[in-house]
Amino acid sequence: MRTAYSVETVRAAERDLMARLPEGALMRRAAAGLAAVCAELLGRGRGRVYGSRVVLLVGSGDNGGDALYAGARLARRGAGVTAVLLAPERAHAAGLAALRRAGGRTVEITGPDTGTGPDTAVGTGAEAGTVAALAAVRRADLVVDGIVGIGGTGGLRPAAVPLAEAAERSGAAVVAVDLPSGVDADTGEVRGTALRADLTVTFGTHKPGLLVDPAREYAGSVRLVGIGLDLPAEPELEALQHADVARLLPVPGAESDKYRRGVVGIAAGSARYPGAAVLAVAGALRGGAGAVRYAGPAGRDVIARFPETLVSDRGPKHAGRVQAWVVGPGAGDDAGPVAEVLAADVPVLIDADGLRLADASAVRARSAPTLLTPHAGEAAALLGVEREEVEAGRLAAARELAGRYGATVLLKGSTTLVAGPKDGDGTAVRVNPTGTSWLATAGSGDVLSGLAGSLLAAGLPARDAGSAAAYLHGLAGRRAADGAPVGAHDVAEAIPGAWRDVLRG
Ligand SMILES: NC(=O)C1=CN([C@@H]2O[C@H](COP(=O)(O)OP(=O)(O)OC[C@H]3O[C@@H](n4cnc5c(N)ncnc54)[C@H](OP(=O)(O)O)[C@@H]3O)[C@@H](O)[C@H]2O)[C@@H](O)CC1
Ligand SMILES: [K+]
Repeated sequence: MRTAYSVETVRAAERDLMARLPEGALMRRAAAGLAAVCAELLGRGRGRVYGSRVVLLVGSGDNGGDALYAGARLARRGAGVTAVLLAPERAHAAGLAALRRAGGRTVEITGPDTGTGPDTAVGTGAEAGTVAALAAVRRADLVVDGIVGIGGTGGLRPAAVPLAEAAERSGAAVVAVDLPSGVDADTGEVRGTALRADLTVTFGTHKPGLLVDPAREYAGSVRLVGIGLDLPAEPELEALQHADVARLLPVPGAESDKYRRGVVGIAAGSARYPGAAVLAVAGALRGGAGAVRYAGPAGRDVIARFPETLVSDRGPKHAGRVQAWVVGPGAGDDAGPVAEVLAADVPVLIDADGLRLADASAVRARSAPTLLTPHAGEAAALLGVEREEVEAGRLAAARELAGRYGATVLLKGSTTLVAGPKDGDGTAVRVNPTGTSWLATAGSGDVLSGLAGSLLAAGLPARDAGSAAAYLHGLAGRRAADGAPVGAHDVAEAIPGAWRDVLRG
């Protein structure tokens, strides 16, 4: 399991640890880890650290301190290190001294935009500093972003923007210290310009922003350097890995029959959209339930494709016993099945049209679990905001919806998130690590809803069912696509292979 903790929790753990360690020990640990990763990158790119050109972008806090100490280590190994000081008067003093002792040089940038205060003179000196800094970045083999870390708010300040842009355009490897500067550590939001890193070296724990888009995209690959923080049991965010999903997946025993494995009901599709029914059933058949019942107007299409389905053209209420319902994919405007399903005392997954048709108070009143699976546009409609707002603040949107509906919410998209209600089966939001943009194809969500519904019928709690389904669905999408476009039915067919991968580790 990969976990992420909020800045507040990290700060508390840091205080506890600092009280037990000698002054500066924590930063030295962080800087040693950072320097080791930088040396590894330089070794890979240039063959050695000696003679390489390293530029440190240094802000006013400890994030800059980490960069300075790491720079000192690289300088001692023969790298030419230049520290660009964005807030010269406030740069970490001991780190700066260490860098200078190791032979590193500094370039100062001063001015009202740099965080050095409104009284600082702007003039040719500031311009000369910026020009020299930009030239150093363009020639660099490695740029280390120590502008700001968990103490940051908002995007990059104006003086840092050209440097971040130059770093991105240069051929240098860009390593962010703790977080790419300009992203929000707790939410993954990017409200302004942020630095784009090839790699982020983060300390003690992942921060939520490193796992959630849009910030995640700025971080590049992420390396975690342990510094001995003692963190609480329940993280803010968790990303399941193969072994975690393997523990969740239902595997039939000798005593299993179809009812013990679970029967999932699919109330989906319409005369206009029969394909949604077929795809939801396709997902459900690969999701571990013992049987799939289909209730709706597309039974003939379903049976033609999947003869093993139990089909009924009467409403869900008369369809027979199920352990979970999936309602909504391709449902059109018929609110009847949604209301019938919500009245059933079994777990219910609501997707697509069903989200619009479901009565929020009926969802809140349910005692059995409900799993809502909107994409950003559907979530925006439910929240009464613009789609862009949901995409910019996915974590907040998922939590808000879960709170409003008293339901578990699986928010699909560039980073799929699963957030439970307050009284749900765990408070950490699950973030899916297996997503791929090849999955952004029509019908892919229908397959996911069937798959997750099947896991609900097999007895998984809503948060587990949603996150295990997203995980398998992402893996299946990757397997099916293998670098080329795929249709939703290909994804459904790749689910058993993904399942085997997970169980075999
Ligand atoms: N926690 C741990 O366990 C460990 C933490 N360690 C390290 O310490 C880092 C946290 O250090 P920190 O607390 O000094 O804050 P940091 O991020 O350097 O910001 C400093 C100042 O920047 C400013 N500022 C704000 N927004 C800004 C922006 N957008 N652009 C530019 N400037 C901005 C703002 O000051 P202002 O200018 O607003 O007065 C703020 O106070 C952490 O990320 C990790 O690297 C490791 O060494 C060891 C273990
Ligand atoms: K940073």
